[in-house]
Amino acid sequence: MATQTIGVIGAGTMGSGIAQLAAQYGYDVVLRDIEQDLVDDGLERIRSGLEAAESRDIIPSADDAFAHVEGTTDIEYVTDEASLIVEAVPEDMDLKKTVFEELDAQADPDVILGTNTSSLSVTEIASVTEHPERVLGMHFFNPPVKMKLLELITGHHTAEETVERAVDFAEAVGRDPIVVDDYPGFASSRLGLVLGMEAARMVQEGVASAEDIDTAMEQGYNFPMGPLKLGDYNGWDVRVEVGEYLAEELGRDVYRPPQNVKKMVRAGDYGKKTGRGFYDWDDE
Ligand SMILES: NC(=O)c1ccc[n+]([C@@H]2O[C@H](COP(=O)([O-])OP(=O)(O)OC[C@H]3O[C@@H](n4cnc5c(N)ncnc54)[C@H](O)[C@@H]3O)[C@@H](O)[C@H]2O)c1
Repeated sequence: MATQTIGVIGAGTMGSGIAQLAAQYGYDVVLRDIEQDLVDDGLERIRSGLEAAESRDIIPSADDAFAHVEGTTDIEYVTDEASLIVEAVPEDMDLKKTVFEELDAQADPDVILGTNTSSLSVTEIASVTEHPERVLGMHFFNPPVKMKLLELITGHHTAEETVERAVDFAEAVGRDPIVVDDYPGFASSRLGLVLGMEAARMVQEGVASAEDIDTAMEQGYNFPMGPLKLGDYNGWDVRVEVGEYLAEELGRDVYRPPQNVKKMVRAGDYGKKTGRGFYDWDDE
């Protein structure tokens, strides 16, 4: 079955970004959140994202692309319309299981169900469904329209055909897919978190400033962005949660957040989104 309509569950940062990406590449999109004002906020983000894309000549017409996006609070409308559904609700296992139970009960068995989880077990999310063979991880990066990587994660029961259809979709929306086994941290966070936590530990030990550690990795190792700046971008609140989770799951202390990071997060300094992390973002 060719994928024509993409369903997106959750109209937040990632959900609206994934919806915008699909719309930019000509798909019909149905976006669902739990309340109408959240749906409207998501639609507004998509509209302004599409307008920015038009102004940079990435798409010919924001209005035309936006005409393909619908918002709803009705999950059944999504399962009726879409042949591929990407879930992007908050990173909470119980919530994701509830959503997948609902999606699985209502969608035809040939509808693909992807989760945008950045760390949770895809196998466990799929365990609540009758058709785990059509469930996989579809880990987009933020912002989905700019970040090329799409990490596709195969759960214990994910079928080959599910992966093939997800790869086709990834390529159709201009992403670079990689296929990864369902294992804590997948292929991205498992390495990325080590660097981020170790760099923070180096600041704590007084080895060098955050700026100089980032410069070392940018200039010496050719990283486009140093690990501390990247952590500020992604939010240390989320990094701490993922780090603790990986430390438990993989049994390695290298993922544990050091005290300076914990203190920063306890003080509400998560990085760019709160205006301060290892860097001061107030003027940005
Ligand atoms: N933000 C990032 O940088 C990033 C990057 C990669 C992956 N992720 C993952 O993407 C997922 C979403 O993250 P986010 O940053 O977009 O979160 P967010 O908080 O911005 O958005 C989540 C949205 O889901 C909605 N929601 C909650 N329950 C719902 C339900 N039952 N049905 C429909 N909508 C529901 C919320 O109202 C909210 O609007 C998480 O699993 C996160 O780990 C996030």
